[in-house]
Amino acid sequence: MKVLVTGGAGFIGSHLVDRLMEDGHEVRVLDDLSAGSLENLKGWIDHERFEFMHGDLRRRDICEKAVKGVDAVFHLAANPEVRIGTQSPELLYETNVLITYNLLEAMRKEDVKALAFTSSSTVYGEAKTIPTPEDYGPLEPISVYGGAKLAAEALISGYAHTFDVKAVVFRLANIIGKRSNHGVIYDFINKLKKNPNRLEILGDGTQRKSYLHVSDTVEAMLYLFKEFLKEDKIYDAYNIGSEDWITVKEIAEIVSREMGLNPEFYFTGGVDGGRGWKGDVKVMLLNIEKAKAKGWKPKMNSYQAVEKTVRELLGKE
Ligand SMILES: O=c1ccn([C@@H]2O[C@H](COP(=O)(O)OP(=O)(O)O[C@H]3O[C@H](CO)[C@H](O)[C@H](O)[C@H]3O)[C@@H](O)[C@H]2O)c(=O)[nH]1
Repeated sequence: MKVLVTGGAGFIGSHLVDRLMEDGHEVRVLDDLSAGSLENLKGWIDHERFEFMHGDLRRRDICEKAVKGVDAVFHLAANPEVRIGTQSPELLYETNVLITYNLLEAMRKEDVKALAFTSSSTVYGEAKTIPTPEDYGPLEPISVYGGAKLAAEALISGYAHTFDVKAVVFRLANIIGKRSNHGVIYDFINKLKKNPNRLEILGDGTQRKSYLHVSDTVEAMLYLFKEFLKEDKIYDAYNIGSEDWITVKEIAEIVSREMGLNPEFYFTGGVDGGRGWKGDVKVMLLNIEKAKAKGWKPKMNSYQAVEKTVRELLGKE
């Protein structure tokens, strides 16, 4: 299969590229390198089945060039920062909604008929049902980021049904692992490198979410995409996460321990009842029964994934 991976130089994207290349596919990456890096793809740059395109999906001509001749698109390009919603809603709209529209238009023109999209647990907002299944509703995101992901999902569903594109949406929990360059673990490590005696924790530390290692994530995406292609359905959505959760305070304890430190924890208190920032969902756990019924399940739980990620980011493994 010839595959386009948007955002393929980024954290999750580059791990997906690794697997696609190892499985013998032809892979084209489109990435603007705003957050991703060629370093993440260094094993593949000169490979005959690999092609890198440097470009911004906000440009329609670039999207059209990128989708030319591919059988399927994995759309991972996005700005993943929930916390910038208050300062930069337009950026989140452009880098999640507009680029998805551009990509769908390009796929329509070039007659590309299969799409996988990385959406987010944040589309559920403050769900009343925990763990939250895919058919939970009404969906009421509480961040601009979550709203943008939901808007992108909706566009994809509309295009899928109108133009016969087989499209599957993956609603991801908090994905962590090697090459991640944002998020709570990355932040804590950097804060402790600057000041080993004191760790600032945004919010009240009780934010409790499900974390999944990137290796489990990529495996789920590839497996479920393959299963989805075999089915008659034109559009589907899957939650991908682990079956337990962990608090931010517990993450702080793991990071401190792995760094051999015993810092004083300083809780900022945050906003709106202990959130790290406006729009931060305090409690998130996805129901993954649908993916499990297809034959996928995570190898690591949240605690194991956090521990492994800390070690990976510290260069210990
Ligand atoms: O210095 C920090 C950084 C983060 N946090 C807390 O740690 C939790 C996790 O924050 P991250 O920035 O790691 O992740 P988010 O939950 O905001 O979002 C992540 O997971 C989402 C899906 O669940 C989206 O996919 C999104 O792109 C991805 O960044 C939050 O509750 C936040 O308040 C702190 O307490 N201190």
